[in-house]
Amino acid sequence: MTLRFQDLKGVYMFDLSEEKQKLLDATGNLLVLGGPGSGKTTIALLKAKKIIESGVLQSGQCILFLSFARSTISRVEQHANIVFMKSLTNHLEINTYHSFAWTILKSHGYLLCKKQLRLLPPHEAAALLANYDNKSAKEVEINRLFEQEGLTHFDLFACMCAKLLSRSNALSTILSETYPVIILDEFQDTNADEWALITQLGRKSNLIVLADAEQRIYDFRGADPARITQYITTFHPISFNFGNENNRSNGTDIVQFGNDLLTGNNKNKKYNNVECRYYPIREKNNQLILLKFAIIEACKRLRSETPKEWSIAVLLPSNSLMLTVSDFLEKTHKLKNGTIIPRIQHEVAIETAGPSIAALVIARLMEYGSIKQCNINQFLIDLCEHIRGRRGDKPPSQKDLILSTALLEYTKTGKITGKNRKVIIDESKRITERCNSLDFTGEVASDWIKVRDIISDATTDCIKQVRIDATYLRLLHKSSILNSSLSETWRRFDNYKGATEAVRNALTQEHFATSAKTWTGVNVMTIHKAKGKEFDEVIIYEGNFPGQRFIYDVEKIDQARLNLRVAITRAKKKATIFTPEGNSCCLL
Ligand SMILES: Nc1ncnc2c1ncn2[C@@H]1O[C@H](COP(=O)(O)OP(=O)(O)OP(=O)(O)O)[C@@H](O)[C@H]1O
Repeated sequence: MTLRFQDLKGVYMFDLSEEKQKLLDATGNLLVLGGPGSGKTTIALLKAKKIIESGVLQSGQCILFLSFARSTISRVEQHANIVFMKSLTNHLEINTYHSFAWTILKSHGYLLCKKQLRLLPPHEAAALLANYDNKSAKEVEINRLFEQEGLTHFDLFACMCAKLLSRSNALSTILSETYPVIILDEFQDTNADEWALITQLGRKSNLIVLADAEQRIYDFRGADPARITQYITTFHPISFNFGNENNRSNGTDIVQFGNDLLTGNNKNKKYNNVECRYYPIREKNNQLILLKFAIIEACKRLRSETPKEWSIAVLLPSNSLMLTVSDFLEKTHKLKNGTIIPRIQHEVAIETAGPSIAALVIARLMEYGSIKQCNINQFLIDLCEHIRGRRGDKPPSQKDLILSTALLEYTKTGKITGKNRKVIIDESKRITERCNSLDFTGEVASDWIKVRDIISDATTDCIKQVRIDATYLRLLHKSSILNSSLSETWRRFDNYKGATEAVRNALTQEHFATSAKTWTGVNVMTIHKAKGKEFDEVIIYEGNFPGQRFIYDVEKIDQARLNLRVAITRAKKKATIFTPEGNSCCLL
């Protein structure tokens, strides 16, 4: 059976195998298994469409599609726009676990905690929890913050929501009446708390689980190989398996490479659409020029095939390498023979914690500077929040922790020891004095630059880092949201009073926005961020240095194998892997 859909961009044909047609007719709990690109997401949306079209849903009832990341959601939304007519989409809610759980906690959290609940955005949480390197001590503190102060950490969303549903039959009934069918995407990466929530949701709603055990890449946050079996034994679903059906990169050997990778059969085998390139490790970033050439080649290739809508993902193993690569692509290079290699315009999917806190540091200097009340203690407190929280979910290094503790101590006692720390205090004083003497005009961009330039003059690493992180706000496309929050405060008060809070709120809101992002052009991101997405071409670059390679720890080899498979199978047409010559990736 072939289904045909059309939107403004073109005509889409979906061939439905017998297994898929059976799934469309099945009822009750379902389990949909299949390799990368086998069409799990697509068939789930077609199933949702069929249910909606059958007219069984009443007004206010929805099919809920739950996924992990906002970026995945935007792809599912694009897909839904193809197969759904506009009039049907009000019966489909596509959401992240976080956003779904927070909505429930916001309205019913009072059943668990007497305090008014306040969301603890990841960067603030990281700063608050920086002293806890032990996992269980950290959990105790997260729970204390919730129970005593009403501060809700993202990690608590799923388990608190599960608790709410287990205690309140009424709430559980309301939810199942609102969402009689719930689709769970990327189920193999569900952690124990999410599973607890799903167990509650599945008591009264039908579940449609989409999974591929071999795409499990979130073991470090609690994904468990036993989860699919748990679902089977708890919910007795009808199972469907699309095996290695390949709709994403049909006609290529990309999925074959991914499957061979699992058994090691890829070694010494040639593939038409997966290429390994070996680069000599040279001084500085010189080997990055080879990567840049490869991206330019891919751009040319794709532009000649589909001038408007093409996409490339450059996938890196770490955030730091991602930023190095992004900086490199941003620059124009001149080769020894005089050839000019232009900058490559690209998008970067970077972690937001560092830039977000840097924005808060600058917003505070603008706020207090505009009323001549900048003071060193507040600056140091903000600086410490940046030092502690800038790595997001990862705790700060021991060195940073000790430094921030000493600086916070200074804000209470006025005492500090150590030459470097004294320089930080001197520079902080200078920064606050200079911000107090600035003439702010309300022209947000120029006021921002004035403050940022003052910070740029600092020589100490921790203050310089604020400046560096702020640079990435542009890459994160935060400029307009910052601009509007700051302009609004100036319009109301003729100064930036309240700007820090406005920026904080705006950034928190953004965290929940399901961005309608389309992944066109060149996109630089980590492998984990690429999950659930697809691109015409994928270029994977291993980097040189310890800690940046896919595999530098032999014990983690199985996880690296799954990561590499996920990365490769994001490609529709071609995948290229760059690995160092003489020290190449042992999976190749
Ligand atoms: N039956 C089909 N016929 C034609 N194209 C399809 C079909 N099903 C899916 N596709 C296309 O194949 C690509 C992959 O589909 P989809 O995202 O549904 O797969 P998936 O199994 O969810 O992938 P992954 O697990 O790798 O994220 C999409 O571009 C989709 O439009």
